[in-house]
Amino acid sequence: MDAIAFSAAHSNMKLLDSNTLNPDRTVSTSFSVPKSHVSFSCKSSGKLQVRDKSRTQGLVVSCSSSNGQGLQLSGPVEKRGRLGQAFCSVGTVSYGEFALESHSQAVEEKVGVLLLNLGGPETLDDVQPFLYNLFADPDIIRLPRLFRFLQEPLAKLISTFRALKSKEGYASIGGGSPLRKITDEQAQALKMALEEKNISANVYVGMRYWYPFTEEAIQQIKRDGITKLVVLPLYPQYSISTTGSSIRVLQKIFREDAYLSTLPVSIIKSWYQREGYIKSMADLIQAELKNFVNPQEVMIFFSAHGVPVSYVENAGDPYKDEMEECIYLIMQELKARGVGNEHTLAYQSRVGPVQWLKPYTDEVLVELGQKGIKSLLAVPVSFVSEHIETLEEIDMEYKHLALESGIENWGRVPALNCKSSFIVDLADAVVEALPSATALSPHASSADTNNHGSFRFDPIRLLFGSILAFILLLSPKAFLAFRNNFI
Ligand SMILES: C=CC1=C(C)c2cc3[nH]c(cc4nc(cc5[nH]c(cc1n2)c(C)c5CCC(=O)O)C(CCC(=O)O)=C4C)c(C)c3C=C
Ligand SMILES: [Fe+2]
Repeated sequence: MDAIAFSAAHSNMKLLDSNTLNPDRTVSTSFSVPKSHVSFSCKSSGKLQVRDKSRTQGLVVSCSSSNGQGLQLSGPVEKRGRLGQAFCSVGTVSYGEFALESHSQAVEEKVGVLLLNLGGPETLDDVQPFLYNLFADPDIIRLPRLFRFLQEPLAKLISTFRALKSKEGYASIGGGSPLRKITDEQAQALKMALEEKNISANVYVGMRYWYPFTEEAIQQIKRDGITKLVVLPLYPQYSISTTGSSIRVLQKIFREDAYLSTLPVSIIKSWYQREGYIKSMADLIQAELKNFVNPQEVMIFFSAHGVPVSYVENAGDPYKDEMEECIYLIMQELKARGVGNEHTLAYQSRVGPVQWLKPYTDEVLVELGQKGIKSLLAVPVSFVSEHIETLEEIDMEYKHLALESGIENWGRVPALNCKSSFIVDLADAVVEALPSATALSPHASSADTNNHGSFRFDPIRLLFGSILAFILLLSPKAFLAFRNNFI
């Protein structure tokens, strides 16, 4: 944002008192230092609109003050197609009831960035309760409305079974998930990258299924008196089961809270198409290809976390489309750099008895080995930190399977973690999102199309559900299906 260009374009401001609709009073003003927002103090209550008289840049800022304590004035400024914000400095101006005077940052803007992530168990004892939280999420196990009462007992059962297998996985990567540590480091790095861009922001981490929970992060945001919030899910592609689920939690909390319901918020729903992200992924792939003896013969194998097919086909989850477009963009970037390797995309980590997005990673690895592919570079693509599915599933299980299937040379691209070009791009995404922050309206629901009601604790339904779930599981056929699919 360039201050000097602004001052010329917006040197004429017209103040309109919307109560009296007298538009004739013009106040000369100039925009400078486009650092934060325009702020005034106002001795009276009422509504005020400030318009750019010249309209050359489409500036419309509006404000209101109901208590006469202070009048905060802010609004988006279109400039060269990008949204920016302006800081307005004027002398004291009297206008009708209002006495306006400029105050440098009289109402201090406090920017917050909330990073949303999945969360992971930090110890082996956390595994079952973490899994319980995950399976109790109606965006993860989507039951028909009639069977919603089974959600919690089912979550208890599935988490107990699944924990047997998951604990082994977490034990093999050091006894817990590295997700909290890496996400905290990303938050710190993002804060610093924003400071480099002259934006002082508090960066918070809100996990969906483990500590620090999203709810805790939001309480901290309230305590800190944040006045503008950017929500940045650490999932490049949108899925109902990830970003959608976290946004649903946010919306519920924001709806029920007087302060939060008026807090300007900007949600970045997905960002897989950002140039900085695509280039950072291409950098990592290019660097890793160099470790092979014959880099050009290596098959680039994108492995994405799967979702059940019904999410895409019945609930309209854009995840598959976004994933495919993401891979296309990364490959285009590599081609532009002269890297023309073969590539393929498959989906990993399926859980439970339903159909998941195909092709499945494990099946494709075997097929590629049988077809005579000798060198393969695995690229985890749905997540930006190392986690159990990169460190255990890809590095151990899939590598073993690939080598067994005839693939001789195996490599794996590291997760982005705190790669600086990636963090700088996230900071740019935050800067770009700031001007469009608006209060979350109660009806502005996320793109998830499932309309689950909130689960109220009801001991009778819970008991009935548990009995039904146990009966189901006690039938030998159901038990076998269950064991085969979750363990
Ligand atoms: C974009 C990424 C992810 C999608 C989409 C996703 C959907 C999804 N996941 C499960 C079930 C489980 N996921 C588990 C762990 C896990 N999932 C993701 C990412 C996505 N999940 C990550 C990064 C992690 C690892 C967290 C960590 O501890 O490092 C687990 C637990 C691990 C295990 O037992 O395998 C389960 C279970 C479903 C059902 C689903 C979509 C419906
Ligand atoms: Fe998952």
